[in-house]
Amino acid sequence: MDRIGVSFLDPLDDYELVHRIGCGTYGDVFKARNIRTSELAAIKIVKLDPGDDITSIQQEITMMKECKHKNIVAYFGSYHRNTKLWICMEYCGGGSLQDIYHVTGPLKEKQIAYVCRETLQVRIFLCERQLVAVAS
Ligand SMILES: Nc1ncnc2c1ncn2[C@@H]1O[C@H](COP(=O)(O)OP(=O)(O)OP(=O)(O)O)[C@@H](O)[C@H]1O
Repeated sequence: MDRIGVSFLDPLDDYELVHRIGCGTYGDVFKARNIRTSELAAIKIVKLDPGDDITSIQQEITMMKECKHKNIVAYFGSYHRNTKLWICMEYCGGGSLQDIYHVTGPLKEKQIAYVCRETLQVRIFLCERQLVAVAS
């Protein structure tokens, strides 16, 4: 964990948890607030047991750290404390496309075009990065 810049300090010195937002493959995600700056964050808390294979979670952290793009959730930092890994990132309060669909129904063609363009910008960014990695 040291290798990828994970802190061993207490995350609760930096963040207060607001409430649980959801859960994914690795654990629960909380809305949180940076105590010093008041900036909102989303924090994924992963329970680590001795002997767990942490390769894929390390890859997720490394990937987030490297991907700095306006359309990719920004990485704020990670903490490893008392068998839990806290991954802190930009909070996206607008909900998912599925959430929007449930509220407003199917997107209009112009809205779909917008989402496709923004998503493709990320795709191009990621492809370019891969090409740089291959060449160097
Ligand atoms: N940066 C974020 N801002 C706001 N909500 C988030 C953020 N990241 C995750 N969430 C919420 O937490 C839920 C779980 O996210 P998580 O990334 O753990 O899993 P997932 O992407 O849904 O699935 P998987 O773990 O299989 O990739 C999401 O469905 C979403 O509701």
